[in-house]
Amino acid sequence: MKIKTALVQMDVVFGDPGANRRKVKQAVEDAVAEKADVIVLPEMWTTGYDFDFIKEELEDEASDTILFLQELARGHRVNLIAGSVAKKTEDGTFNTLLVFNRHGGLRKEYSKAHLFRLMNEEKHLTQGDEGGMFKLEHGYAAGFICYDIRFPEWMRTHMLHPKFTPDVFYVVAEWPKARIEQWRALLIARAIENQVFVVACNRTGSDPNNAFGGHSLVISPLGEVLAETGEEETTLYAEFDTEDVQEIRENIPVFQDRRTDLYRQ
Ligand SMILES: O=C(O)CCC(=O)C(=O)O
Repeated sequence: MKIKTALVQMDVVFGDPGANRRKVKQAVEDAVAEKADVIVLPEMWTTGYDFDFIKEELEDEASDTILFLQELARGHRVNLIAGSVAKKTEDGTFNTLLVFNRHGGLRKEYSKAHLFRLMNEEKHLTQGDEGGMFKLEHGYAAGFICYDIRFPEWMRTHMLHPKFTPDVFYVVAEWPKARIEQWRALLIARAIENQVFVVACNRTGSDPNNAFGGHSLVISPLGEVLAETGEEETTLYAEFDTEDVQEIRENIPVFQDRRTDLYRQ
């Protein structure tokens, strides 16, 4: 199925969910005017990594954001890979990716499995224990958050599901500018080795501790960069056909040729 994706590469206002929601509303309206089928937001876009805000003021912020996103998705009849938000639960505060279909249905919540020690994430947040697989109208896909892309075994695990095979990996991130070449290389490798489209939305701008690198990307299962931004605050558009994965997987059948007898599980 052909889909048009819109990746909202925004500069997140630190600790100000209201200001960030206003930005997202405008970006979604603009992307809908461009006839996007799937709109992708970056990681932690409501608060950024403002751990003081997250500890002291977060409260039910995630529920307000969920209602806001449901209305946007339903009102504009558009699918949202709605980035991730800090979400407080009785088991801890998680960095949670939210996915909505065109009817406003919350189709997936995936909490970041690999917390990033270099930014003290594990001191403030709780790691998720479940996978990122979900289904939208274009078929199966999986969602990942930033540091997750350094763990090929985690992404490969999603390809080995006994019943469902994703055709697209969506990645949402606050990836620093200092390591942006690693971001590109890791994403291209994950696309080639798993024979999937990779749609990766990073934030731009800076917070008190880091400058972020933008360079949101859409990559084909052959590792071709179909679209890429620079560092500016913008929305990146790309169209592709999820059915293209079939021929690529038939040509080079890596999943048939795996030597599970040689690998450590
Ligand atoms: O792995 C990296 O270099 C960046 C990861 C990161 O910034 C994050 O997970 O928030």
